[in-house]
Amino acid sequence: MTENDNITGDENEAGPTNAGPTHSGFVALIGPTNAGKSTLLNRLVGAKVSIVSHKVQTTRAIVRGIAIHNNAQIVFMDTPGIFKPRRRLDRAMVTSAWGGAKDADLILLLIDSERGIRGDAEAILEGLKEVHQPKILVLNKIDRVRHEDLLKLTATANEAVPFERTFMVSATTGSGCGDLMDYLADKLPEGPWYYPEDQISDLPMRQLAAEITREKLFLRLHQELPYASHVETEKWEERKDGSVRIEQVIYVERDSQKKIALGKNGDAIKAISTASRKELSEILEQPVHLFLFVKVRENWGDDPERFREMGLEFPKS
Ligand SMILES: Nc1nc2c(ncn2[C@@H]2O[C@H](COP(=O)(O)OP(=O)(O)OP(=O)(O)O)[C@@H](O)[C@H]2O)c(=O)[nH]1
Repeated sequence: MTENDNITGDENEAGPTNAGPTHSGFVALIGPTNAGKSTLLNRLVGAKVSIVSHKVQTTRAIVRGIAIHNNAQIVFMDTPGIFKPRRRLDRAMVTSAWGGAKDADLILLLIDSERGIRGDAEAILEGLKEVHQPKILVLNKIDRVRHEDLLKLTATANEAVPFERTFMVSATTGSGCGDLMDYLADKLPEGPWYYPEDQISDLPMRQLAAEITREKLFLRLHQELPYASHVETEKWEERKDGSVRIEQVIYVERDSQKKIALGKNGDAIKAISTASRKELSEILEQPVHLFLFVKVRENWGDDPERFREMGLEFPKS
């Protein structure tokens, strides 16, 4: 696999399963941050295409994950969580999420059932009134709540916006996900598939590699640092011995953050690098030599070039 290849997987190696017409289409996953959109996407695609962490705002740009179910190719768009934006990057993420919704054939609103409908979830329901595609409500994390609470949530959400259907799922256990896939496969319009059968994401490998390191950074470091950082893959060199040398830069905003990213005696960066290298070797199925560099770039959050790298539009103000 090379740096510009898209991710393929065994999950999608089968073609259409019967002689009937094929279906295909785009399904946007929207919801508040931390609702479990990336976890659900990975579950439905059957492989890791979007990074997950318990911290909010992990997903920054739209990640497409492609699943084949029955005779349908379902292209999921995992959008950044929708929340009240403060920084320029926040605004770009929220704009990108709504843009993704407007480009889709179907919209899945994912709600964290444990958290319920308040704050950002209420604002999204309000925003959905302006969106005209068919909408489906997905109550996630049902492994954490009582059935009667789910019925109350269903009623509240449907009072605000008429949903075509409501599904109750756990992205973690997979409960309810099969029914959701059956429904989507049937509901998407008839038409040819958009992507080759074995493709499971449209994210180039060098970008996924940066995302994997960013996930390890999120998991390892606390407080504000993950939000003030950004990872880019700078070099990708296939070596004759079958291994690959990858160089990545972690951009932070201040010197003090660089110290945190490096950790005492370089402990933090070593742990991040080891975890990322391990996962990349598994995905690429080849040995990986990973080199991480931490650079201070004060205003990366206002630099149009960084936004382009992330696949986000640069908001003018
Ligand atoms: N118990 C439980 N936890 C879940 C479930 N789905 C997701 N989670 C957890 O919820 C947290 C957030 O999951 P993500 O998939 O990163 O959420 P997200 O909506 O993509 O978040 P953003 O990137 O902030 O928009 C993680 O700690 C997940 O492990 C579920 O069905 N049950």
